[in-house]
Amino acid sequence: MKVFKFGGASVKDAAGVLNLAQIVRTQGQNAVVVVSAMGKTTNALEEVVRAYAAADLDAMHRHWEVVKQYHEQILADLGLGIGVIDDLLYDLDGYLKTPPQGTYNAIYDQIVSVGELLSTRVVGVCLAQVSLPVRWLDARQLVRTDATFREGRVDWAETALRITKAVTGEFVAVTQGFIGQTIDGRTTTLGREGSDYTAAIFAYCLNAKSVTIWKDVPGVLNADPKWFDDTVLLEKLTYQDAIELAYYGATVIHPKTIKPLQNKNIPLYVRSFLKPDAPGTVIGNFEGHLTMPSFIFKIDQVLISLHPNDFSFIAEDNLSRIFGRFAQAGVKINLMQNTAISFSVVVDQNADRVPALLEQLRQDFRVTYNENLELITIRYYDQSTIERVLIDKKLLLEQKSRYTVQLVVR
Ligand SMILES: Nc1ncnc2c1ncn2[C@@H]1O[C@H](COP(=O)(O)OP(=O)(O)O)[C@@H](O)[C@H]1O
Ligand SMILES: N[C@@H](CC(=O)OP(=O)(O)O)C(=O)O
Repeated sequence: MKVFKFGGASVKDAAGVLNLAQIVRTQGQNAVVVVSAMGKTTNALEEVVRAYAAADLDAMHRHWEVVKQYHEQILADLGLGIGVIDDLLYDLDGYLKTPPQGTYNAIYDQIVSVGELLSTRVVGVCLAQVSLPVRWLDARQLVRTDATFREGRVDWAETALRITKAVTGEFVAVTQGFIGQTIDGRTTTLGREGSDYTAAIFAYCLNAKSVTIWKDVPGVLNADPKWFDDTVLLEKLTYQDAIELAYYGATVIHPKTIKPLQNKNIPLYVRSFLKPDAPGTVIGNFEGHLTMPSFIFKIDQVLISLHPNDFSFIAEDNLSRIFGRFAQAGVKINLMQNTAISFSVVVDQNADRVPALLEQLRQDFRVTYNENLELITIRYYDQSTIERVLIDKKLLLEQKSRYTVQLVVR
């Protein structure tokens, strides 16, 4: 049993869907095929959520119409009719007619999850057209989570029971990445870019032989080719190095993906859907570690510095209050550093969450912050690589450990 995962970039148009079908036909007989929403659908649905929650009906209809037309066009290009998805469109139309109920995050998951339902319907039909025995599985019935909307925590025991029951026999299973459901039947999502994690959940539960995530890059490179020239393919990576790169923000793999695979020693392949015969990267249980420096580059960073109002030291009681506020706001910390009387953190800019968090923090601290910064992480650094990335940059904060340096720059 193999698990394949195809992200939004791989199914962004009709040609992408046909390419996926070809890869599964030639390399993925009996695979579980986990698919994300097509192209940038999740971003578009986030706009629908924003408008719906703000009761801005014009904007809501406009954004939802874009999503509908995009899928209808792909279906038309594939020679398929709207019948493949019309019940899903009808259901969301109905939901959007009712007034918002529940928290913003709960609403978010009910709407945004539709992206993966749509994409897998289209993919399911195309796999059947290349004569594969296909079964469309609803991941909401299989991946059980708690009610932490937008970051559902998996109930592994229940999920394993459901997945092993559903995936038996000789067929290609097509299912949605990124989505799950609570015990009382409310849809949840697993965090942005969470479809890689879904692939790992299925692989773990099924004791799969391997997981392959099909990407628009040749494999894991020593830097994101969007930002760096002359990148090098990393043919072999240890689980540990892969976890570290993903944790620091190498968006090629979702950080939660590796641990379940490592626990069962399941290899993870990262391969190119543009060159499906190339070997790509294999991540597994290997000796040694990377030798060349790897770079991770994050833009839109905010450096927040907190100073206790009463000039007290930054100590355990302050820190627990600070971490509590961040956890409550759902803001992840990319880097932190403290002095005796100040505590600095770097986070992703997020218009939904950061302003509300700053408001909260101002109740207890004097808060200063800088926006529009970059966070550069170099794993297995040396002084010359640091100097090279700092050319023409102003360094605001630096943190070094034995293998990793993080630089906050403008
Ligand atoms: N170290 C890296 N190696 C390869 N790609 C990387 C790396 N870091 C970031 N990326 C980016 O990850 C992208 C693929 O991930 P993503 O766009 O999320 O794909 P998908 O939608 O298929 O999940 C690549 O196009 C590349 O820009
Ligand atoms: N569609 C979701 C989940 C996901 O993993 O997507 P992708 O595989 O395209 O990164 C998102 O965009 O967050």
